[in-house]
Amino acid sequence: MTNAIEHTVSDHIAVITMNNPPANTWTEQSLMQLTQLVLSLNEERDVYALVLVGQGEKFFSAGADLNLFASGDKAVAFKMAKAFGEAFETLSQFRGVSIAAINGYAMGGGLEVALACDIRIAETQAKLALPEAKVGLLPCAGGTQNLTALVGEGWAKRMILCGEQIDAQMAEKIGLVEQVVAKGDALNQAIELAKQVANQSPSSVAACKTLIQTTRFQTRDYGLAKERELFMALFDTDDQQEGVNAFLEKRTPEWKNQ
Ligand SMILES: C/C=C/C(=O)SCCNC(=O)CCNC(=O)[C@H](O)C(C)(C)COP(=O)(O)OP(=O)(O)OC[C@H]1O[C@@H](n2cnc3c(N)ncnc32)[C@H](O)[C@@H]1OP(=O)(O)O
Repeated sequence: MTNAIEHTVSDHIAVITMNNPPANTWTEQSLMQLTQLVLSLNEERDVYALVLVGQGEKFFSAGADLNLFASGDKAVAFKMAKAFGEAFETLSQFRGVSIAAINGYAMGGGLEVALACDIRIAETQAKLALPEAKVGLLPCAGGTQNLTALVGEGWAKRMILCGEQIDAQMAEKIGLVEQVVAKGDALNQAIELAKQVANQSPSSVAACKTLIQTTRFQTRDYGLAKERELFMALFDTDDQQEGVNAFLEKRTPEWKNQ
């Protein structure tokens, strides 16, 4: 079985490469590989951040492999929708921080995987779109929800209903990516940011991510109460003691992720 999802781990950072030439498209198999990989990284207590990048210079990912939908087979559609949902939800629930290094076209499910990440860095030549309606489909991998949450209804409608493809500069302007970098620099910049994550307490980062992601659709009072609850829970971790004491002792903390 070929592996369309490759990864390396170094210095607490996993680099995941989508490698399915020519356009790093998604198949049921590659989506399942991503799910399994992120689940296993979640178990690795010393992986604090992951970076996702596309193999080659042209494509981050062009989304679902359209060959799979040519016959109109509903069973295939069901399997793909399920695999997309599982993979990208698993990614969005990764315990550490996920960064998409958008090094080329990010189209359809290729943009949706970036939307499932916490942070997006795009190279200047990257192009982003959710063009599913152009081919009689719709974004079923979180696009309608995650893009709207990130950029608001107006731009989400321009991109999804009008099929507008935008460049990296416009993506930054509307808040779809947080940083634009030179061609060839996305992976390095993403790794630099991931290193900053790795300097922070992984227990704190995980709790903060939970707060930001899970209280968004609750009331403000619920969110504030949850903040206090998870703040108190940190005092059951070694990392809380280590962080404060390392500061007071003027040394670098050694995190345990527990
Ligand atoms: C829930 C999720 C649903 C989805 O994700 S639906 C899919 C959404 N994605 C798309 O609709 C993007 C489709 N691709 C394109 O529109 C174009 O590509 C680009 C604009 C991104 C780039 O255009 P250009 O520079 O002309 O390259 P090229 O010749 O079209 O692509 C190179 C090779 O890659 C194949 N390819 C590209 N995207 C897909 C795809 N999504 N599924 C299957 N193959 C794809 C092409 O066919 C071609 O292949 P060959 O060299 O053999 O002719």
